[in-house]
Amino acid sequence: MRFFIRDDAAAASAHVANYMVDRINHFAPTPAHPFVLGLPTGSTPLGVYKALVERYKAGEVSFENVVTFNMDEYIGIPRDHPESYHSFMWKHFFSHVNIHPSNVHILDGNAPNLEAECVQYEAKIQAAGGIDLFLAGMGEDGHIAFNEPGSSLASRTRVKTLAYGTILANSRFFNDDLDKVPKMALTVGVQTVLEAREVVVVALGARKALALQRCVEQGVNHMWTLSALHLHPHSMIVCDEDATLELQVKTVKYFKDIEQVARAQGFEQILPSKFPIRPATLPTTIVTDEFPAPTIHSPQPTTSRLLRATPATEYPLRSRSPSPDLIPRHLRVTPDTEYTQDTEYSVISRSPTPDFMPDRMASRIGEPGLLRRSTPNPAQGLQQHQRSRSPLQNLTPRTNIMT
Ligand SMILES: N[C@@H]1[C@@H](O)[C@H](O)[C@@H](COP(=O)(O)O)O[C@@H]1O
Repeated sequence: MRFFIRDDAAAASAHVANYMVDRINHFAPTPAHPFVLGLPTGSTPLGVYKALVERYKAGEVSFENVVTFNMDEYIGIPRDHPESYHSFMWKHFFSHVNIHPSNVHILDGNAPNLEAECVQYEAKIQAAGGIDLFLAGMGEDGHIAFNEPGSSLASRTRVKTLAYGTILANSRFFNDDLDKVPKMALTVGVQTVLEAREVVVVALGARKALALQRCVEQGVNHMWTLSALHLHPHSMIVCDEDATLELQVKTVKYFKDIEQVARAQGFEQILPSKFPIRPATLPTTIVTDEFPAPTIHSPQPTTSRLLRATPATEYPLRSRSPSPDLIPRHLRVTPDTEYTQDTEYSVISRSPTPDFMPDRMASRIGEPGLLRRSTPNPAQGLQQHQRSRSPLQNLTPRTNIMT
């Protein structure tokens, strides 16, 4: 993770805007090969949007061939509500640059089928070629997008209930009236963000200091979901001095030193010319196996290999009626019988969702007699036990479903 500390919010925002302009220009997007940008809302990115608009007006960057996907949107407030993320984005950014409205994607928090909306959003991201650069802010509780503490690090775009702290923090946009703050939102998942080719986070002000400390100095932790960025090969955090208040002096010094050394070597951050860009010839859908072999400059995101999450709507179901052949005769039940804690689960080895299986230690233990040390030599007891097992028992693989 690269980490840049700037004196104040304006300098941090300018740093990020410069970086984004470099990345877009280096990519040289065309209509057939657009640059795909993931975008956040909140007060934090306002300075970045302002700087990007200025750079656009100065003729230094164009959004003509940029496609955008916003991170999240509230559920249940009209799209034209002044605090909807649709309104926010058009007010602060889109209306001031030359982006094509058809290239703008924001989740619809009023969609008739919210789950379908989420699944389609992921499909649209893939169809666009995946996100080249995801810009993000951070909640006071360390959330990224609306992935509140405890969110699965393998999560994808889905419906999310907001944490009380987030409702409280966002009430400042709703006249400090908690009742007016939406309690639910649609959000990209942690895994959706991790699959971007690059993630750039801005953290400003003392109220982000604790979350920043947890995310920078501590390990990957589902209670501070932005910390999942440690799993990303190209993530960057840019903060101001105030946001470093909870960091160790040693940490601040370490990252400042690294930046100085890098600058002395002739570069400040990874040079755009060295940075991997998505080849124009790639298929429109992302199939990671078809990407070129990973290199030091374009590693495969580890997470896309480690975490293969399914869309929120595709929960594999536990079979209610495993093949009777797998179940010893004395344990067989009728096909419609729901299994209870007393059922011998160890013989049902085909469940795709062991997480939801009730478990008792007793169910992991074989014959009760095995536990009784009838002999001072347990190994010998085990051999005796195995010899005494019926042929059916020997054929039936025993599965420790909760391990
Ligand atoms: N969903 C958004 C986040 O994407 C954003 O990072 C966070 C921080 O907001 P702010 O920048 O105003 O502190 O607010 C909301 O919760």
